[in-house]
Amino acid sequence: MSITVLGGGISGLTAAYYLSIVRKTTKVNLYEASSRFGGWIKTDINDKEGYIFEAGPRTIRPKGLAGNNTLELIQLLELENKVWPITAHHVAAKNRMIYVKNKLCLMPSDIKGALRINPPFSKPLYYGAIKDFFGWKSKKRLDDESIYSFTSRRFGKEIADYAISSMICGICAGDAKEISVKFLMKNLFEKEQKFGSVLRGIILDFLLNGSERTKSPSFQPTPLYRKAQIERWSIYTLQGGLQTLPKVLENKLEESESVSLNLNSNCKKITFETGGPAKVMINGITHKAEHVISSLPSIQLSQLVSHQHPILSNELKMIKCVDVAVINLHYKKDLLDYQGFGLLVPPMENLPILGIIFDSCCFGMKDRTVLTIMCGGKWFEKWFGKDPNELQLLNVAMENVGKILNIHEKPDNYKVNILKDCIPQYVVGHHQRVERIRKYIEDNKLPLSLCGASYDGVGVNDVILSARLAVEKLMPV
Ligand SMILES: Cc1cc2nc3c(=O)[nH]c(=O)nc-3n(C[C@H](O)[C@H](O)[C@H](O)COP(=O)(O)OP(=O)(O)OC[C@H]3O[C@@H](n4cnc5c(N)ncnc54)[C@H](O)[C@@H]3O)c2cc1C
Ligand SMILES: C=CC1=C(C)c2cc3[nH]c(cc4nc(cc5[nH]c(cc1n2)c(C)c5CCC(=O)O)C(CCC(=O)O)=C4C)c(C)c3C=C
Repeated sequence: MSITVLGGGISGLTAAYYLSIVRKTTKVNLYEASSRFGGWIKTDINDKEGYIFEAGPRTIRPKGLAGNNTLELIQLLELENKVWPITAHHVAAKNRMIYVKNKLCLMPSDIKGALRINPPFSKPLYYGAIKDFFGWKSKKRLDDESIYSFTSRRFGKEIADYAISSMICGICAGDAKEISVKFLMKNLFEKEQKFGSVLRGIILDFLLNGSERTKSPSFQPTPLYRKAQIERWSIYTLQGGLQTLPKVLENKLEESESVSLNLNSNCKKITFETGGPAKVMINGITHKAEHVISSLPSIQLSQLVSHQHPILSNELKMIKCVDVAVINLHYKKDLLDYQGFGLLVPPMENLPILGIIFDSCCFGMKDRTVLTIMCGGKWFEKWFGKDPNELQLLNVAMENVGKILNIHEKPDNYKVNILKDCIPQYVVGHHQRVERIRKYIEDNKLPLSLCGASYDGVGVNDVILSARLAVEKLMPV
């Protein structure tokens, strides 16, 4: 059997890796359009000065089924010794801030914090829980709604405006008023729809069914997951930056005889023939494959199938992405007055940045300051037009670092990356759309599987799990 994997980001690489271990006789061809593997995972290492700049993701959450799966992959790749955890008592796990009305406000991180008034909130957060517990659900049963509408309805407007809107900026650089509640709170939404309140739902569900974990027999915590639980890891990265993960996968795949890795290989078209192999056009040459696993952003895949499957193509095209500018700054001195993971700016503040990450604080660099400023997302064009230059973005970053963190010095090194269409927006109706896409593929018996950030979650954990599930469905273990 020969399988083509399209895309060499983390999900494409993991799909090829799982294929290579599930059935060694399967010939796997992976095609990546750019000149490097890793996709949005990209680390710039400054060996001389001993620091790194991350252009994309920097941390992974060691939680749940998907978190367990990534830790299992890390074990398979023998990368346990490279894991760099941030534990729950680390200042970067406890201190997460939002910037509201020209002030930095610490978000509550424990029960005690939820019991007192924390600016910018006018009431303690537990008021939100009371509102939900005694509140009634909307009379009409909803299929979906925005995460802003849901949290504002259940927990109050302040929670939606400050906590949830910022969180959505820090996960998909999007507008909480457009993003589906199912993106982050599918479970809570379903509990509310079933029991009339989130809290009542959690309590009743627990009394009736026990904890979530015991309900899922497929959840087998790996030794590294247990270690993460015992040591209370909040998040983790890898030594050498997150790019260590795709790099090690690339090395493993290069050693495998059944896998062929191809860079600078842009797929332009896929043609499916009834009962026959798929024809995949790469750099003008047609290659045959019995099955295609696409890890491409859906908008890219949509172009490849448009000539033959316009309905599928239109659905894929509707999953839009936004652009993010990432500006890394390095200073040779410790200039931070605040300790923590960083800060997020709620959209209602109407500032040109989405947030700042305090990398030097997260990763224990005491004698220097490394910051990452992220801008744009849903509001990219509003602030920067269609084609901003790097200097314009650098200036915006430095101005806001001055205003918010009172750092007015010039950095001794910086990097600006403009990430075009880098993060999909799971707007209201996304989950139904993905169901329709999968049904179309099944009904038309297309030898095509989907994985990657466009469908079932945008985090590194989610896309790695999506690759595993795509492979397991194709080759049951
Ligand atoms: C700024 C930013 C910060 C983030 N922070 C975090 C974080 O802290 N934690 C976390 O868990 N997640 C984070 N994420 C999300 C995470 O990085 C991504 O969702 C994940 O890397 C996506 O991986 P992927 O393989 O699905 O897609 P991609 O990385 O997009 O890979 C797809 C690959 O396909 C290639 N390709 C495209 N078209 C073609 C074609 N026609 N032919 C061949 N190849 C093609 C592309 O070049 C690319 O290499 C962040 C994302 C961004 C943008
Ligand atoms: C504090 C500042 C943060 C900024 C600015 C930020 C920007 C940003 N993040 C993403 C995408 C993801 N981030 C994820 C996790 C994550 N992000 C932050 C903070 C900032 N992000 C934290 C503290 C965390 C850890 C989350 C936790 O619960 O502990 C993830 C993964 C989410 C998951 O489900 O695991 C993604 C995806 C983008 C696109 C972005 C750009 C503005």
